Amino acid sequence: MENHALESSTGHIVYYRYPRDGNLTEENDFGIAQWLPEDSNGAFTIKGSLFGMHKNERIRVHGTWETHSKHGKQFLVSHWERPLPETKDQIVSFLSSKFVKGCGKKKAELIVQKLGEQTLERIMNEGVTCLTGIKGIGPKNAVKIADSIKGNFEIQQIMMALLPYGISADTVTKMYKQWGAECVDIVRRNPYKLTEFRLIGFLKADEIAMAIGVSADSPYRLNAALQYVLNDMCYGGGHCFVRKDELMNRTRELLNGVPEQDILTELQLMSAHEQIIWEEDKVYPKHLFVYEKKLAYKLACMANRGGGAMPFLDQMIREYQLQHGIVLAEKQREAIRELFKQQLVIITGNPGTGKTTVVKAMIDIYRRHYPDSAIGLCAPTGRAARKLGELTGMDSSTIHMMLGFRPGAEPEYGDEMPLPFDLIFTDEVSMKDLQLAYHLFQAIGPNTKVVLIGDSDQLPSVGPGNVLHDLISAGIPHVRLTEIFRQARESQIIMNAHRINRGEQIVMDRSKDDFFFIEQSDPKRIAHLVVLSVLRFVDKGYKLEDILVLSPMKKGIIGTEELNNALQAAVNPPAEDKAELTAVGRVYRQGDKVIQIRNDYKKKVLNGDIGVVVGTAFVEDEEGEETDEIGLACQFQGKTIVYSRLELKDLLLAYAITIHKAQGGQAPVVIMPVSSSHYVMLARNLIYTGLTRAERVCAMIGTRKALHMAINNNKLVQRNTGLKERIEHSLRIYQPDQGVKKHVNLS
Ligand SMILES: Nc1ncnc2c1ncn2[C@@H]1O[C@H](COP(=O)(O)OP(=O)(O)OP(=O)(O)O)[C@@H](O)[C@H]1O
Repeated sequence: MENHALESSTGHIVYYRYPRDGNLTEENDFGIAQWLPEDSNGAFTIKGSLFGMHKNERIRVHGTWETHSKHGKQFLVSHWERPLPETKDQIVSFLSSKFVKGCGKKKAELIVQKLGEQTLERIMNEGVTCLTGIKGIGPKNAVKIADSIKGNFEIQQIMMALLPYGISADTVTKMYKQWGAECVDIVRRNPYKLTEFRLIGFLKADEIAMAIGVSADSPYRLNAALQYVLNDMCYGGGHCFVRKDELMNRTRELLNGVPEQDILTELQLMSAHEQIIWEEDKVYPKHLFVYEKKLAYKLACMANRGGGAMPFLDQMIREYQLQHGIVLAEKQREAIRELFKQQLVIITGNPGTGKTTVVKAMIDIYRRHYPDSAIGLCAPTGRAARKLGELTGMDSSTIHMMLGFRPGAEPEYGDEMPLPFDLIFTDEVSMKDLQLAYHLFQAIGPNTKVVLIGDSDQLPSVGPGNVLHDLISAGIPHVRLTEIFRQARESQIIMNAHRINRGEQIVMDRSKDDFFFIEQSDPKRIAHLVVLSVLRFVDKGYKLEDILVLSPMKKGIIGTEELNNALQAAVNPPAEDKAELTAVGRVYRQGDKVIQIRNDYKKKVLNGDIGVVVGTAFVEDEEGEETDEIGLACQFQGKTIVYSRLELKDLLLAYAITIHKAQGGQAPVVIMPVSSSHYVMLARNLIYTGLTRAERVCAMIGTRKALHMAINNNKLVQRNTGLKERIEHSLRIYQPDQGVKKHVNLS
């Protein structure tokens, strides 16, 4: 007979039956364990959400009994807690356990001697003060002990209060870090507050609010909904602002039934409180508005601050040409002259038009003129930065690293502390979104020159903004290189890239072996051919890191997710000597190629960095001490980084990546499915960007029809940005000789 009444048992887990290593995560939190109760009624099996329960730890579980057809009676855990140790012995053994940092048995005994049976209550209420004066416990040590005790019990009470609302254990932990013990009150008062720190999304907050009984027309709800829709539209579509009517329509749909006037009133209030910026029919998230306005002003100042033409420059260019046995194209020479005339210059060009060549000439000539000058090189991604460094033979870093981005803080370099360079070259400028461009230009001092280099026909940045296009159309000095040089003309990759860009179909010369098109219409067969092609290139001697499989999409048979699974099975199958870790629904295996998909300044791995799995290792805690959690060890540029299971949500397999993610990087071999099943994505700049990632060979697999469709689709998706108009406006009101002529409000 089953007993459905809620029961409790205090005891500990002897061992985990499933998973064997007891490594549960927030996503995979279901566990089965052998349980030994304290009341000595004999061990039994418990199961349920056991994430956070450690072996041998004293726990109280609550739940019901059920009878499994095969395994018999089992205890189904509904929730659990760590009971406060009661006797002095229990307190000493808890204090000296691994759950309390900085406290061994001796110290534990001294603490209990002084504070008695109320030890834990006193430490939780009084904090470190009640630990002062105890032998061997210094101030730092006292903080460690008090913090870990608080962390152990306070958070568990909070969990018990919040988990019933469907908030995950991980989110509760993050909330606790943000607000401490107050987080239960905050959630009950206004669950939408959790969206402000991106702890949860609006939809989840809305679910919690409904469970708590927040009314459908609560101003908290309308406010959060407007913020959510605004950010979703901006970040989803690359916009810096959205039209008021569209914002209202989308929000009304989301809130389904809330009167339009109520939403409008909330929008007006948000504007009055400057939570959002509403200008005519444009509504900006506040931060994007500030970035746009300040960036425009800074760029206009720089555009107006050019120097005079430099005497003898043509002579120096001639000397450079003689020395390097090269005749620069007229546009290349023009770019060099602009460098000396302007504080800011943009150089664009398709592949093989001599951008890198002119950058090298600029560095050489500038150095000759200013021998002691400091020159900095940077690019938006690690891969692009490394390439720029290799081609110029100089140090080069990511923009994030150059600016000194730090977790949760402003970058080290900014308007108060400009970058210490006289001249900065920054490559792959098409990838720079508004935020990155803002931070970079904020850190440019009045005497630093900047050269932006890029290809304006590539995909725009992933984040909001259309910076390169806006700068060019606002009239920032710009030289477009157009001549394709002989060596480049010999490459079918480069020639076809130019043809695609002009809207012409590709041509193939079978006598050359750098461009292939394999005709196949069935997506399943395309996926199979992609795998076979990778294996063939590996057979030919290419390493996995030399091969990039690029797909327009993540989902579907020829999307990156499925291709990655197929490629992992083919090129890195399981083997006894290969370590493996399953987490966040994926299998990671030693030897796998992986990609980081979010900037992590702490670990110093950036969005787009590609690495390789080297094994498993113990995860370290915030103080750098080893914990007993097994994580994944990966190598990025020779540096080993260990990911905890939770952190693995930011690490994907990288045998196949999206074309968007591949921007700023190149590889000797690119394999790209081109199929009508991706028709929504088939656009000229997408195919162009994918193809130009190939350094030596490109193999397209799919149908000519799909390729034609893409080449013919030159409709650029419009992005709402006001940067161009703001630059033009700032240029009109800024007078170089008199500083700011009219008042410019930058708040
Ligand atoms: N003025 C020139 N005369 C002769 N060859 C040139 C000249 N400028 C560049 N080249 C050659 O053309 C080729 C492409 O030049 P470069 O690498 O500078 O172009 P790029 O625009 O940087 O190309 P990509 O965007 O593909 O990196 C190189 O082999 C380079 O040596």
